[in-house]
Amino acid sequence: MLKIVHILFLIFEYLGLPFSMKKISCMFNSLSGIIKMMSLSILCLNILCVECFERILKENYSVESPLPSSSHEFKHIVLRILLSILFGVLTGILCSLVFVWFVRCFVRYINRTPILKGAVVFSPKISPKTLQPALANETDVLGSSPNGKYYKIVLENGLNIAVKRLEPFKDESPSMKSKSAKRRIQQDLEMLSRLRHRNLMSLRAYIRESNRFSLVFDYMPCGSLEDVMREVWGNQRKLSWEVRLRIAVGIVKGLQYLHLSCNPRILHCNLKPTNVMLDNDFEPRLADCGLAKIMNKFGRVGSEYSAPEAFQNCRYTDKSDIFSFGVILSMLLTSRDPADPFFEEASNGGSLGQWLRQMQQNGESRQALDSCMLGEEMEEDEMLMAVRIAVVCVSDLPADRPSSDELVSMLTQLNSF
Ligand SMILES: Nc1ncnc2c1ncn2[C@@H]1O[C@H](COP(=O)(O)OP(=O)(O)OP(=O)(O)O)[C@@H](O)[C@H]1O
Repeated sequence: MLKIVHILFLIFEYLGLPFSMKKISCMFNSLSGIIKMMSLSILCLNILCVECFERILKENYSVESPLPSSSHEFKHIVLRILLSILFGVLTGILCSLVFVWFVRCFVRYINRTPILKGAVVFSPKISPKTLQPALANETDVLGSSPNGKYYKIVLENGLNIAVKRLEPFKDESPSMKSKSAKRRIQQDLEMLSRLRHRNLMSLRAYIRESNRFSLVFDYMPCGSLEDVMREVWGNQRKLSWEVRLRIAVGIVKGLQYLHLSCNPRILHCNLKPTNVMLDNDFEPRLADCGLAKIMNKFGRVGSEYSAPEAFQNCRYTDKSDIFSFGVILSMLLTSRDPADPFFEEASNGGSLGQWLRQMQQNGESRQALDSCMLGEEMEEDEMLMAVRIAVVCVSDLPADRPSSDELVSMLTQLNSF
């Protein structure tokens, strides 16, 4: 049987099918050796068992009730046959179980994701040959964090890409360095590359080097929400309520897709303005979706946008993403930086969310809004309603926060309240 399979694989190789013949033949040789050894030992065990049982029964039989020799011989043969059938059946079951186990291992071995070296490209616009050498020109740093750096790179065909070079695994536990961990990361990245939504950044390619991964995304000339808000804080840019609401609705639609349409569902785990890219029409696209979890960095560093349960107890749910969204919505409404030391010093709370809640409870929501957006009565009503939504999103208890689905309908129907 094994020889037949061996010949089949030789034919596969001759036909150019994607099997590594060396690996397979090596595996089959060891597999056949193991099966042969096992069959031999089971056969010996079988014979030994039959002999032992026979001897024990013979001894008891001869002591207690001696019988005439012809009937004794007949019973002896019957006993032998019965014992042989019994042990034959047992051996058959045992061998089938072992065989099934080997087949399962074999199927798993064949199906496992190969550890890939070099670039894995999901976009027809990027050629693997030009991508790897382009990575050497990493001079234009877009952003930097303890997790890695973002670079802007121009490919030979003139295409601009943003490459996130994740930090090497050197400080990680041995489990992160292992082949299975890298294989798991590869599988997760391939799953991320399949995400398609207008409010998500698509992963265009990834490159696995010996001790790190680099991820390739489209370059967004407008940068992130953080970049735009810095201009607002520096009075270099004005952002209307209409644009801010579009950004908020887009973020929530991205979350709704991740939380409810993906299978398995994906939690962003690191939602903040630096991870919200904006296109020319200020349509937001979420970046680094689920990356913190994939890279095992989740919950390690808390930011102003992290839900209390996430950085205190490392308990992350979809409602933790909603909390982060609540802080972003608060920022959009008030044009205040959540990292402003003012909030820590304020007697009524230690965060933008708590400050906004306090203002709302005191009936001072209007004073909390960015004065640049005030003027139109209808818009003001929408903003005051949005303050309520932001406050409920930053509730301390996850159960009190709305789901992304509920938020989409709340925000899209703001003007009908
Ligand atoms: N695709 C992109 N196009 C243009 N600029 C980008 C792109 N991706 C990231 N950036 C820039 O990089 C910045 C974010 O850098 P980075 O992700 O390293 O910081 P971070 O979000 O604080 O880190 P981390 O996500 O690891 O916590 C953004 O604010 C933006 O300016």
